[in-house]
Amino acid sequence: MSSTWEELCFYGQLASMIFAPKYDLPRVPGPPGSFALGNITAVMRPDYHVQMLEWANQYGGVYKFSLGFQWVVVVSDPRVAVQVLGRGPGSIPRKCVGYKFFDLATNAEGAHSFFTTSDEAQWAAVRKAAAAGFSSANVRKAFPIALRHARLVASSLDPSAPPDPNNPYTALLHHHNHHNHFNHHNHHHGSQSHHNQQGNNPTLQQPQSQSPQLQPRSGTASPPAPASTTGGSSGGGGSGGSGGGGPSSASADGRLPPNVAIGGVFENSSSSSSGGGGGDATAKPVAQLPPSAVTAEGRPSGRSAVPERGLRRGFLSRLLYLGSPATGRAAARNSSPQPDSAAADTPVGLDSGGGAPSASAAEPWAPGEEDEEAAAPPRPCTCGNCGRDGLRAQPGAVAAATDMCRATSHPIPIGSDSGSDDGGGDRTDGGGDRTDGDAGSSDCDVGSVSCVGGASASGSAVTAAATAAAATCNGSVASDCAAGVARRADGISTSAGGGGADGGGTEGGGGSADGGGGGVLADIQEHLELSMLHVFVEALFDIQPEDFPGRQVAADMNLVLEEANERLKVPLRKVAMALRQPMAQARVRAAQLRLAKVYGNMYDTIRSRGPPADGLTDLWAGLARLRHPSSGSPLSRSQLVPEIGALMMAGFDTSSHSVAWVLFALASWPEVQQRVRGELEARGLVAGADGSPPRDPSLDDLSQLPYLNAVIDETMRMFPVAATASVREVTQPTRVGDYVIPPGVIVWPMLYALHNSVHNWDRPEEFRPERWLAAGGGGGAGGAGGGGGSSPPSTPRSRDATAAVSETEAPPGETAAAATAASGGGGGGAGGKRFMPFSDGMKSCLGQALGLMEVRTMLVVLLGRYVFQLDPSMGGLEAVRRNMIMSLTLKIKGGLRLLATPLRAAAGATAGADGGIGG
Ligand code: HEM
Repeated sequence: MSSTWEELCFYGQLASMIFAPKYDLPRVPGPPGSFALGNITAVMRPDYHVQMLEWANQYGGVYKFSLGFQWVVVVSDPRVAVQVLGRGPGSIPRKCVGYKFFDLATNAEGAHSFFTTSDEAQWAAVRKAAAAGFSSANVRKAFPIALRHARLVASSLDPSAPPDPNNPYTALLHHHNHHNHFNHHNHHHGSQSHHNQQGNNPTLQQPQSQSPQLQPRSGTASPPAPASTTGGSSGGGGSGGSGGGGPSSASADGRLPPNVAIGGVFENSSSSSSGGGGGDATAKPVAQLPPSAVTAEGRPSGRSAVPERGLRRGFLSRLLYLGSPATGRAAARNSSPQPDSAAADTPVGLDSGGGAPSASAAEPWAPGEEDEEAAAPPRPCTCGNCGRDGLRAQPGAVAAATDMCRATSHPIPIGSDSGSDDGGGDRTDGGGDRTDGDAGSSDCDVGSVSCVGGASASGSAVTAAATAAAATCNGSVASDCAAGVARRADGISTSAGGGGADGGGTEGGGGSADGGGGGVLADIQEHLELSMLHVFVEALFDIQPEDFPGRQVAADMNLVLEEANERLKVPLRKVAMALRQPMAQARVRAAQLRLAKVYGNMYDTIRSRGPPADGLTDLWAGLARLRHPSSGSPLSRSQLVPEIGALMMAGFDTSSHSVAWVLFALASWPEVQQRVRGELEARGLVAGADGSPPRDPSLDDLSQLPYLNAVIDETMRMFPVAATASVREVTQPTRVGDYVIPPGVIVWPMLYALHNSVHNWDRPEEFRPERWLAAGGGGGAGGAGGGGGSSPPSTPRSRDATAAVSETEAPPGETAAAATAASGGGGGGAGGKRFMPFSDGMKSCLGQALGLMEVRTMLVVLLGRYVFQLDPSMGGLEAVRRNMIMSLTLKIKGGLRLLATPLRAAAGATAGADGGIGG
């Protein structure tokens, strides 16, 4: 017996020696760190994702770094990432370790939402309840809403449109105009701005600025003409044109001044750049990021161009990133409430009563919590004016809601239960009725004739002027070309020749043409945040934008997320801020409380509607039906409010910044923009030079735009908004690639590194939408530079516009090089899923079909009406790249200032160019 026992012990020990986990953490490669601090200082940069990418390139697809005593294993090897995010062996539950800071943005008490909880039952219940809200049918229902808001955004950018008090985005623009008008004029009439000087600084130049004619001209508002499709190669230079878009003419005719800065950046924004535009016949079809802005030591180079926070501060301050959270645009907006905000944007008073979040929300999903709201029956609004099904005011807000209702016919202002609405009147879609321009059907039939003048305007510029243009073309092609209004026949498909994307002549346009109309300089990021927020609350919660304090919510969300992001890097930051910067700390707290109040009011609205009708699958209905998984009782306020906050956070920040990045890319690489516009034009989705609007896109159109979708994919690859999502924490010994990792280690599948690592992609630093088109395809849709015309992509990646993307595999246009590239320490090839902007596995994005639809709709509407250029004050592509910040999503610090020039003005500019000396 005793020998048997000894034998058992022996074999037991042997087994434990064999099977005991052997941790491989020491073997995992990674950057050296300093004692105690590890690599904390290296990740203090606001763009720490760039640092992580550099390490990925250097150390491979699985590497480690340390945040003091916390080890982090970063994964950018596709095979390993899929494993970690998936369900099978090697998957790691999404624990809330890194996420808990984002609870700051979803409720005031730090309670976990399903997005951040490690309670799988909570996650499963909410995900299931919400999932139906994102069905194809609901995406279809949301489309007209997205379209209406896209049109509102578009009309808000039109300098010739009269201010529309019902357009929330016009209000956004006008607010800033008031502030900047005077400066604008002063500055505009100055001779040379520092932008020109800035443009001479090679470290700040955009790629296209190497050709002076490609410099945006915010002062004269002469953008590149829309896509040339007739193969002009020389471009119309010239300094002619009488500057129809100039401020004096604008003010003379009572129009909005063009080029008016948004966001208090005027001093940097309104210079005139000299030089007319010859076309850039040699523009590279492949746009390339300049070599890394980071030195070999991992330090950003040339960062002086960007306001650097912390460099001159002490070490501790820098470590804790004690720059005020109010330094960012978000905070600027937050700390200076908009005086002319529409009533809908009334900031939520902290003490306005009603709707206050429950304070006992440390663990909101604890079963057995009393559901106080379930006991309070909703009372109908007494205004007698609603007439809208299911809208009822809460008891405490009936009077206010009634007032509101009388004024606006929408009873419950979400942002304020004080009822301080000043009456916005009925909502209009701002777009006005209009007939769909059937421009595409009346295309001129002479477009196959090349325009020898080189400065031909594209079809997109003049398509809607079909009749006139056709008559002109039919009469005299040559003279039309000289006048800059020659048009092509049929957009993409019939142009002859090879696939140059950069229509040579289209960058021309040296001067503004009479009547050009000019453009508007806008912080487009701000417009997009607000519009996506509106789409979100209207489509998913049936809450009208005028009842919702969108601007305040967007500003508060930005502020809080930025702070959350800093605390994620340094958990001690809250303490440090309280000591060093109590006011900043107070601002964050105030923003949190305001957000909590808004979410609380949304909850009240949902509850006040009573039980949702059978068969209703809207998101709000799903949430209203939600029951606690164990008790089966309806969720209490404190349980549901954080879930609403989490959905809000996930739903608008991502899609708005995805659009912003695409517009940034298109402004940075104009030849790509032209080609997109050519594709749109072929479907009749581009405005005419006479200002006639394009037809509205249908949902089906969205999936029939292969080049635009390739551009979106390429942007999401290069600038994935959820750059650092999907952090996990290992709770048991887990194999990650070739290594067994001990519990307590954070495993971080880093989407930004996955999408940009040299181990995964062929020349990842190049912005190359063609990589998403099937091999052999990718002919220029809009341009005909040099080689002539183009053909449509041979294999359009048409996608169901209501379905989530399925193409998370390697794109077809990628070469085999990337697939065979070494993947570094993680082992395994780099094939498989190298593209997952919506993450992967069971916790991947729930709203991706909705998000993509919103992104595409906004882009189609905007690009069909405007040419976008990067404002020189942005400092060019490289400066923007350095100015990327991670604050849950990847965004541009300080906003994205773009010059939006209506296509009619762009066409006019081309005509002016032709009439000028260089034409
Ligand atoms: C283009 C826009 C979007 C992108 C790039 C995007 C990306 C992502 C990513 C990467 C994740 C995973 C996050 C993680 O694991 O930490 C995620 C999760 C999520 N997204 Fe999106 N998203 C977008 C739009 C939306 C929209 C419009 C909604 C609507 C509410 C939404 C709702 C969600 C939700 C609810 C989750 C959490 C899913 C879960 O935990 O089960 N997203 N998104």
